[in-house]
Amino acid sequence: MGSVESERLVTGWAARDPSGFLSPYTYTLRKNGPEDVVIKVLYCGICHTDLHQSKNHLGMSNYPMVPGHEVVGEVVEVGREVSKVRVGDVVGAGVIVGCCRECGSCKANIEQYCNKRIWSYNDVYTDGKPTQGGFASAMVVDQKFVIKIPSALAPEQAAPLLCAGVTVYSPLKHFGLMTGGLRGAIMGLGGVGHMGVKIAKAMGHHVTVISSSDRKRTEAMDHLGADAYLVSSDEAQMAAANDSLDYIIDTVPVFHPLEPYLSLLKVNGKLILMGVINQPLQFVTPAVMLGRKTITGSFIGSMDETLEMLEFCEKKGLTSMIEMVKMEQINEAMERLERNDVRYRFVVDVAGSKLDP
Ligand SMILES: NC(=O)C1=CN([C@@H]2O[C@H](COP(=O)(O)OP(=O)(O)OC[C@H]3O[C@@H](n4cnc5c(N)ncnc54)[C@H](OP(=O)(O)O)[C@@H]3O)[C@@H](O)[C@H]2O)C=CC1
Ligand SMILES: O=C/C=C/c1ccc(O)c(O)c1
Ligand SMILES: [Zn+2]
Ligand SMILES: [Zn+2]
Repeated sequence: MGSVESERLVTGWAARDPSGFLSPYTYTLRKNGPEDVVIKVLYCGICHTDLHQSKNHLGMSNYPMVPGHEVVGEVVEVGREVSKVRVGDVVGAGVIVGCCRECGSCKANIEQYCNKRIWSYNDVYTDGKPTQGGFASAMVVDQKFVIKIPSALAPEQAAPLLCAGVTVYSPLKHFGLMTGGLRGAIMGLGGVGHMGVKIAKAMGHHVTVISSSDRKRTEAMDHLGADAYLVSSDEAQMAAANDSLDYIIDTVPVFHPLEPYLSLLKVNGKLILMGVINQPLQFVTPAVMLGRKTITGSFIGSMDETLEMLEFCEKKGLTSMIEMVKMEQINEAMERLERNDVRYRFVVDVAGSKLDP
């Protein structure tokens, strides 16, 4: 690595067009300033959002794009005003790498809702340089958006917590759903969903998995600790679960009707939408009125919540269930993610991969 203020040449794996195919791409990191941390990337999880973005599912992708926002790395250099971490620390970075620090959301420490948020990739930094993510040898991140990984958590296990973990922890906390004894459901047992089961179970909830098939039943019940398993297309199973749930965390990444799931909620129940779906979802008003039900959404979590969630996982001994891949296998991993063939998060061994062409 070079010294402060010099431009560092790095190699990442970038999508060049909406095929989403990733290949080596060399670029310079932005110049690091006094509040910046230079991170050598060790591991990076593959979130379904990386697939959405690399394939332009949202119609706002800019190429070349180096995805990856579940980043764990080693600090190799810090600016002179950095106090949060030190060289050699194992740290994490996630979806957001900048915010305005002045708006209501920033002042309330929910900076993920800042309208001037800067995304870790597919965005432009304050210096005008495109942001690039964690499928790369290194990143420069403002210390506000860097978090120290507790020593009890294995770095590769911690990577999925930086998006998937906090994405379920944040709404459970915000909507007052951390108390024991609640009956919740996780819909879509993928990267976010499997952390949902683990975190909700650790909060003492009765957890139902609502899945599109029967294929994950044994794993969900025996390995993840779910209490019940519902196949969404099974009308008898769905009818038997009517009016039984305090909340549903819906992580399905494609269009789906909401009414069958609203029926599962008790009075005052909450349907919390997580999936990024670029198509209108419909429901008829009595489906929410006749039970004062809430349809809401939630976006990742704040840095404060991320730290709290990591400490929660450390305290409860929670880990993610991962499948490690080398960067050379990333296109195959993306294809498998798209066809719902991952248990439950791919993590790229970035430092252990050959990144250069
Ligand atoms: N709101 C936020 O802050 C965040 C949102 N996201 C979004 O949440 C969604 C889920 O992300 P993630 O958990 O990483 O995704 P995964 O692909 O890992 O999991 C999604 C799950 O949804 C179910 N599913 C149902 N239909 C489909 C389908 N046609 N294709 C694929 N999966 C299907 C599957 O579960 P099963 O087999 O049980 O049916 C699958 O495992 C994405 O849209 C992602 O962009 C991700 C992180 C943060
Ligand atoms: O994986 C994290 C990002 C989630 C996300 C949520 C909403 C949205 O519009 C996005 O573009 C990404
Ligand atoms: Zn994500
Ligand atoms: Zn702001």
